[in-house]
Amino acid sequence: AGLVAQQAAQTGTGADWPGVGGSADESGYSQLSAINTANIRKLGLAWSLDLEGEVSLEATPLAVNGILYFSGSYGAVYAVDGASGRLIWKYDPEIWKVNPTRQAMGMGVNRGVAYDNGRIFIGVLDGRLIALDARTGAVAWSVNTLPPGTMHSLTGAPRTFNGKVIIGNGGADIGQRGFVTAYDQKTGAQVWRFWTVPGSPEQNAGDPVMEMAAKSWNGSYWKTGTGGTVWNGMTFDSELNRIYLGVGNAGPYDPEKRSPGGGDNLFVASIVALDADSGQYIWHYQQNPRESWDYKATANMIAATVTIDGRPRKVLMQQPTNGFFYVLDRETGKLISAEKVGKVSWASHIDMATGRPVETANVHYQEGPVDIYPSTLGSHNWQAMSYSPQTGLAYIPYMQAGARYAKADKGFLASITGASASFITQKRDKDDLTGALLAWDPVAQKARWRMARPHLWNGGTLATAGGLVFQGTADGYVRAHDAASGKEMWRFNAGLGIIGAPMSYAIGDTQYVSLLVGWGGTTAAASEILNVGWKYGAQPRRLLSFAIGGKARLAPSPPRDMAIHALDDPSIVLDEKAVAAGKEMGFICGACHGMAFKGAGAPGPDLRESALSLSEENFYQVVQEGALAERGMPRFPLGKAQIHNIWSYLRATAREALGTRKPDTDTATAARF
Ligand SMILES: O=C(O)c1cc(C(=O)O)c2c(n1)C(=O)C(=O)c1cc(C(=O)O)[nH]c1-2
Repeated sequence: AGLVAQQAAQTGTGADWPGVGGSADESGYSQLSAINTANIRKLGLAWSLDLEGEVSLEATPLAVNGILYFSGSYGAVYAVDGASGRLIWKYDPEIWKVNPTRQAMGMGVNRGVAYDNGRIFIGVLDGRLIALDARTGAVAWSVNTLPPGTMHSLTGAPRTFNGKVIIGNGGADIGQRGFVTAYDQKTGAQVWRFWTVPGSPEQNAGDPVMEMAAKSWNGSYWKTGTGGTVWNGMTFDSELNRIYLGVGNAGPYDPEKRSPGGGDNLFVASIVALDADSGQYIWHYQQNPRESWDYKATANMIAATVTIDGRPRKVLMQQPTNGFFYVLDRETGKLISAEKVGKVSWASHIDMATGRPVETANVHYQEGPVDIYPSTLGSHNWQAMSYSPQTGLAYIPYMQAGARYAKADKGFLASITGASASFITQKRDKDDLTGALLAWDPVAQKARWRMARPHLWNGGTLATAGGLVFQGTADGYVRAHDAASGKEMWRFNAGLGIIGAPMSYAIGDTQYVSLLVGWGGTTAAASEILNVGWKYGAQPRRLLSFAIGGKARLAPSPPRDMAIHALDDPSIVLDEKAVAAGKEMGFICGACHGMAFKGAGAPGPDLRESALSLSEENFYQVVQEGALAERGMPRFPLGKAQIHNIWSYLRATAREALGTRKPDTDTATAARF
């Protein structure tokens, strides 16, 4: 083994990157220092791999013995030679064929794979958890993780520990009840399951944890919806043998519609600690009692030991969407500190005696619409923060945006969420609708430095022992900063916006930094604030790997383009009744193609620019018959009249973009979930 690999072996992780968050602590920290502040200027592209047919790339690759493993959209898994970039194998779970009715869930995204004992584990949108042979990509086993009849999705990366593999799911926004399940790595047999919110009284009976949680819910919540899905953050604590769950928001959003008259609604928007072997509850900390804003504790949670008041403390750190940075004692779950990292208006502070937030007036929009920061997207979403034990700082991909929240009943979307949440698109201060890379001191609970990012929705971060922080940004660059000062020391034009976090690995003496380039996410519905000008299909999706002295060249990508190249057939006579009816249903398309068909470049194309959609017949074949299902466009079994309405609305929005039709100023349907 080379010097770098030996060094790495001494410090535990290093040459390998065994999980999406690096080591089990989810710190996103690499022990490697061959790439450092002294030689970063010589960092260059070692190799790249174009990923044909991919859209949103959210995963952080794993590295095991020089081989990179990662997921693409729709649960495809790749194994790539870390030295050369050669594709070794690719596995496609073929959701469109196996479970076509579930293809529409979760917008095709996937946040990565897990590794252990020669196997790669992938969670698939339709609820399958699949074990693959790491050498060949052959299926070892496949289990359905969802009970029959639910509407969950599955987009998160599994985690491995103690011979087990654990996975959660998504769907809180449509009221699905959250849970996680641990399976035996060898056989796929279920070891334990933990529900994050109570079910019906019959289901809770005899389960003391669910009986306790049920006391914090009112009404027939098991019928109206609960939420609390674990769709992203899970951390295995190898010191204490625990699993920490980052539990999602409630659904419906309006608390009066799911738990009338009050109740904290455990364990929504909470961190829950479980015994890793039995799945037994140990403690919980709820960040948002009676959650009402799509706030979720789903961001990554970093287990670390830090010195507080001269004493080493075993802590768990998280910066969830609600805008506070939380430091918990991971032995007890007790709050050590919590401070605002940016613009936060829903609470004045967290009361240290009770651990509960002190909320501002009308914050549950009980007395009418109210503007609140952060928005549903949060001040920090799933894009992982990292933590460097060298600097003692956490590196957060921060976002600043607010939303107007109100009770709502009308329209299909509001009938599910019980509320509307529309982004505040007017800048109220210079940082609104922008991002930042924030270096946060978790002990002092304050920012040490802040690098402004012009756009929201940047990638997660990597911190290294070389004194560097790496991040890919919405504007299409991979950037390296001095971890201590924040100074940008290097950047590379990747030709497309980046949302996935970088990682680092070593082969022999060579250290690499690698990441996926694939603008997207479940973000199209927020296209009014997240459109950066990338076009679906125009810029290649890629895996890039960098090393000192790397000399590879990247074929240039078409540049960003904010113009809308809408197409129209002037001979089409629009039926205005159909246009109005289509608008009511347009949210179905909006989740991927953008609300009011204003695309964000991913995960679906801007249909106003689609030549195929000029023809109602072609549109029908795609929507109703699934003509493009294999390429990721799910089949929607709607009637001919409904499809006619949606198509008419699409044609109207194209004409609005061309200026040949009066713009529609009624944005009531512009809600996001
Ligand atoms: O409530 C849920 O279950 C759930 C699931 C997911 C998901 O599975 O990706 C997201 C969200 N919520 C969510 O609120 C959110 O902002 C979000 C962003 C993304 C993404 O991958 O870009 N997923 C999700």
